[in-house]
Amino acid sequence: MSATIIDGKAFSAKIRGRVAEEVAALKRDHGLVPGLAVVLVGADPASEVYVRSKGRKTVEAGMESFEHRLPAETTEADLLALVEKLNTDPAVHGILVQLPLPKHMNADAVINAIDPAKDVDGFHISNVGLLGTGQKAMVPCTPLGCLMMLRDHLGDMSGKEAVVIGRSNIVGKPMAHLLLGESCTVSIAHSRTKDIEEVVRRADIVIAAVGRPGMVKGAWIKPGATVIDVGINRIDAGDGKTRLVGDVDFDEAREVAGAITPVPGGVGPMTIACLLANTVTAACRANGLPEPEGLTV
Ligand SMILES: Nc1nc2c(c(=O)[nH]1)N[C@@H](CN(C=O)c1ccc(C(=O)N[C@@H](CCC(=O)O)C(=O)O)cc1)CN2
Ligand SMILES: [Mg+2]
Repeated sequence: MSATIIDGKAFSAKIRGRVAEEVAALKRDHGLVPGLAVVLVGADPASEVYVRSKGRKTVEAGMESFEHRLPAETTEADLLALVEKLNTDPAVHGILVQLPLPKHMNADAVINAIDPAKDVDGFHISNVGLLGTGQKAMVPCTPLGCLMMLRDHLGDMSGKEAVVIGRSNIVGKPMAHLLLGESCTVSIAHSRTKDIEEVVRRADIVIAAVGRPGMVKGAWIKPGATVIDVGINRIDAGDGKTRLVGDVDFDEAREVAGAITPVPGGVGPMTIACLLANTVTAACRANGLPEPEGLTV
């Protein structure tokens, strides 16, 4: 059996199209233009690429993009002052501080300084608490993208066994809460999990988010399972070049799984589409307008 490939690139383009329609309607009916501010501190090459892509896709969807690029030596106080300015700017509905931040900064303090209503990354402690208690939150973009793909592919997930491999605040933990919200039976596996292969082999849904290239082997996968690979690992391709691989051994797993996301072209593009979706949701909430359907949970 060879798995269905879940095409995140095509699906993310569909979501971005939906976002653009909603933005056009907000402009037409309410004179409202959603605005997203992205803050990049320093010059990490991967972050540069992501921030550029976020700005371009924000504009393509008809929204306003505000890019703030600060030098790596920026003090935390100066970054907090910028966040405070964006918090009170009525043209800004979403604020995102690109991670990782330089080592001298306390990322938690910076994230928790963002107005939770504008926290389109869903990383603020208030949004974490809302999601964890099943209340309306801003949902982190990568797990939201994974959930959208799962809903699209599987429909009802009630009663299914789901395993999240990885316990990060950005992906693993929020993903587990989202799957609980779908009435899955959820396990979180991590570096200290005993018999991890056995835990994964029970799962109808596998979310791999550990940051270890090819760690999840084909033999770990239950036949027919749906596999979502969040890993984005750049490895040596042997010819002086590098290539991107996920946390799942794709060639092995595709022979066993029922469906699988590729890397690249799976979860990654959904992250940015969900960021745009969250910005529209934030703009609607800030203006007391109904939230567009299908853009959040
Ligand atoms: N504030 C945030 N920082 C970071 C986040 C985040 O959600 N919020 N996530 C990652 C980086 N990221 C977005 O910021 C991101 C990563 C990867 C992709 C993507 O589309 N990947 C492509 C491959 C791209 C390539 O060739 O390098 C894919 O998987 O197909 C989008 C966004 C950390 N920081
Ligand atoms: Mg992400």
